[in-house]
Amino acid sequence: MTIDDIPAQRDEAPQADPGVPAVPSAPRGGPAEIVLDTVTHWYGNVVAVNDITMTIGPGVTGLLGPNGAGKSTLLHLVSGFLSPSRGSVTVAGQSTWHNPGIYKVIGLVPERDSVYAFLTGRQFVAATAKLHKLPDTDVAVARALRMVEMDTEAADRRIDTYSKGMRQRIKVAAALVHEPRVLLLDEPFNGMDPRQRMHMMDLLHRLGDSGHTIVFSSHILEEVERLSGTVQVIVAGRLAASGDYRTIRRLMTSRPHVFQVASSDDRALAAALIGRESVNGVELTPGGGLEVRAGDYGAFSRELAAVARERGVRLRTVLPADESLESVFAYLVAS
Ligand SMILES: Nc1ncnc2c1ncn2[C@@H]1O[C@H](COP(=O)(O)OP(=O)(O)OP(=O)(O)O)[C@@H](O)[C@H]1O
Repeated sequence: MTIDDIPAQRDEAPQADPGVPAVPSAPRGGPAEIVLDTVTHWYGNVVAVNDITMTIGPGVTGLLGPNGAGKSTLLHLVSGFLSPSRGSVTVAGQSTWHNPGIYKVIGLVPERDSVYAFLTGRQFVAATAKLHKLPDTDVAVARALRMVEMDTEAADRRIDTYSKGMRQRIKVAAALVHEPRVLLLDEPFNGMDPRQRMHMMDLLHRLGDSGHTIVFSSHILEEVERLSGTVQVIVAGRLAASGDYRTIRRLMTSRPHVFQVASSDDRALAAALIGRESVNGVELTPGGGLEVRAGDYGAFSRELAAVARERGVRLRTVLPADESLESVFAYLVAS
């Protein structure tokens, strides 16, 4: 059993304090934009980010990409931890590199557990508040803990007793303690159970809705789909696609697909399918069934049902054969 398995820690009811707002109504200083202009970053001869231009405004934006795509490098460039090898990065109109003043505007939740496990959650958040030289540390810490619903007795327990979800939440509280206009989160849902995910999604939604600029990275399409208004797809250091999740979903489903189909009469079905517009190729597979290459997911799904009905063939299974996220990304990069 690991510390993550202790249920009691997840079910603590927050002690609401009506005097402390859960989320500020609007970011102080107004909304902030992140602007990347032809940004490239290389480590030695590895090009991690390659000529990316994008603007990210208030609301929740998901950076979607497979492992090694360059998402962390991009977030570190936006945070001012790395210098662009080429191009420029600005947040709220200011360059982020060599600009300590930018930390008033930005909060970063790194992927690694960069927490001091021997501190209590409250002490950890207070230490961050002190680094920011906030005038009233206690008020700021109470507000941040309330935002992540950690204003419970858990706040006064050592971080090494926390579940993964609680550790993530305390990292978010520390990143929010100075009320930044921009919050960057690197893979915030990694290792969280569904309840913890919902909780974090709700928090990010509330922050985005109140005018903050929230950017999170993920390699899981469903997380991005459920959370973000805008999706930026990064593959092999490049911006492969961008738009709202419906646009991205459409790009993914209108690409060529391979299906495994089994039916009551595979030969008759194959003969009928080959004449259809949405079908690029049909092969009888040695163990039985068909492999169908379709040009368009939606059109093929409709035609398959119609053809089967016309020929009196019963469909037993229809499975997409190449649905891995990697193949989707590969398609987006090639297109
Ligand atoms: N410090 C470094 N030195 C050399 N290469 C690096 C360094 N950090 C990252 N890379 C390389 O840069 C590329 C992009 O890595 P990055 O960590 O930004 O991607 P990512 O999308 O965040 O992936 P992951 O989710 O796996 O962290 C990868 O090829 C990675 O191996």
